[in-house]
Amino acid sequence: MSRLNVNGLCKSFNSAAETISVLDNVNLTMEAGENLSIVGPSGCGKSTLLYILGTLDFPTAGRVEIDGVEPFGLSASAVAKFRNESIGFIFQDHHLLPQLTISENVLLPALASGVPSSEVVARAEQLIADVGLSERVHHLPGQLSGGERQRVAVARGLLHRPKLLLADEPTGNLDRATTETIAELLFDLPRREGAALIVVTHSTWLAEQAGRQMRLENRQLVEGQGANL
Ligand SMILES: Nc1ncnc2c1ncn2[C@@H]1O[C@H](COP(=O)(O)OP(=O)(O)OP(=O)(O)O)[C@@H](O)[C@H]1O
Repeated sequence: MSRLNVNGLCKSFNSAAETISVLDNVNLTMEAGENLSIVGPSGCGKSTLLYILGTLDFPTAGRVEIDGVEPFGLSASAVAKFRNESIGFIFQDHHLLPQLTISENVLLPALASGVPSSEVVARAEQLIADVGLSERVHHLPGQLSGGERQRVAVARGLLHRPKLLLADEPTGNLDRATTETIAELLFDLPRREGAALIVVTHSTWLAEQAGRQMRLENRQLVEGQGANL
């Protein structure tokens, strides 16, 4: 069973004056442990695609199957549960809560459903160690650098062992050296755990680090490698 199956995905937005078609017949299959980068010009629909794959928005047409589940056929509460259990997100601006410690931020996906089990707490500790921040667990996000905050976001995105990890411009505000550190974690940790990772980025360098590279062009996904990006 593939980790992700997208068939004939379409998305358009309606306004009073017109209908804007953003995605038209997007097809994609990914296996466990695979990582994929998607590039494309501003406004071509990259974030829209990630939001749909993350079940935060819905397609106008087409079929999406994540780890054997068709999320858009589920009730709203079942989709929310599925999203929380099966999908991880990493955003450009990390979305950490400033008043919570690093440890609490990593545990945030678990706190939504009550007091985390000792197993989940141990998992958070391990992930914080994996991203090299064990000394900073009691610090607040404001006490960390941008790159360190993004490492926390990587750890948090992985807490629930997601089947699908979605990263939208994860190194957008970072310098090259920090981008390299984040890239190492981003492409290594999910692969070790069998998550399928999709990274949307404007950085050609980051895109080229992914095992598989695609471009969103004319509302469709096309395979591209190196210079063809
Ligand atoms: N809710 C919405 N209503 C109407 N149009 C929308 C909506 N959301 C996105 N769009 C349009 O869809 C298109 C794709 O937007 P999207 O944010 O997916 O692009 P992107 O490739 O991620 O861009 P960037 O690289 O600049 O972040 C844009 O033209 C945008 O204006």
